[in-house]
Amino acid sequence: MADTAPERVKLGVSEISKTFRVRNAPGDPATLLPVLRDINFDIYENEVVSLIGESGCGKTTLLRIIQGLIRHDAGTISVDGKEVNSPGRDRGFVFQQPSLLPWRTARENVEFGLELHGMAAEERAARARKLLALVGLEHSAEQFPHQLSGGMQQRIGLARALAIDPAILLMDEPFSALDAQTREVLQKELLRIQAQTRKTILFVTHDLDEAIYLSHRIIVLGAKPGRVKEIITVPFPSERPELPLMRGDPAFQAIRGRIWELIRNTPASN
Ligand SMILES: Nc1ncnc2c1ncn2[C@@H]1O[C@H](COP(=O)(O)OP(=O)(O)OP(=O)(O)O)[C@@H](O)[C@H]1O
Repeated sequence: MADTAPERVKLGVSEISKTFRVRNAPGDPATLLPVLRDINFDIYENEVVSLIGESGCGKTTLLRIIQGLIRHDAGTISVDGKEVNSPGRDRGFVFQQPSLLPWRTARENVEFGLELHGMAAEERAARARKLLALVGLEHSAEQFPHQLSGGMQQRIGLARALAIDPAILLMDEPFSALDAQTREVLQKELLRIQAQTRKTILFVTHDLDEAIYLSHRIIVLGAKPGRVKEIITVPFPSERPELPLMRGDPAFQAIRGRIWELIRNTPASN
């Protein structure tokens, strides 16, 4: 991660609002569910930013809007200064479940997006091998998903997202389904991979420690409807020790306390 303040805006989120129409039962009148209101923030080149907030505050909805899968009611999303309204290869996505194609090897899964974009077979195989090496799976390229652990599958999901060389990586709780040990290993790996690739990352998590450990800044969302409560700058250098060591740092505990306080005190405002 960059130690100096990054400057170029990669992702712009401006005045985003979203209301869903919901029905409790078939035939019931639709009611309006305001989910996001006036969301504003910028993410800079080479920055890792976490989005945190209580369950149901609209984190996934916001990520899907940025991805172009859900249409927002108001506001704009821009990548590298250009407004975007539909999915594009400038945004890569890593999900909670990697959803790999079971009949394809690790390498073929990584190649999938490149195939869709018409890259020649030899070139995409070379790119996939390079990315599998980056995520520490160079020796598993020809194995199938069922032969790999959950952590290894998630590494493939990350390599697949990086394959299209997106401007922004959107990660939706990518480590939450993993056991605690694997999760800590992958968090450290993500820091290493981000330092190598210098990717800009927006990372959704429920885990306060994970958010602090991985991020330059943390956006805390309030709920009902989701809105930005505070954006917290994380004051640690890029080279970070292991998370268990950082937990003892008073600065770490102070940020943790502040986020917790913000999440706990979320009165409904609509
Ligand atoms: N397609 C939809 N139609 C109607 N309501 C929806 C839809 N998608 C999400 N919602 C509602 O919007 C709100 C926000 O959901 P969202 O999944 O974005 O929250 P979240 O913060 O990601 O939650 P979690 O942390 O539990 O994953 C919830 O009340 C949810 O029920």
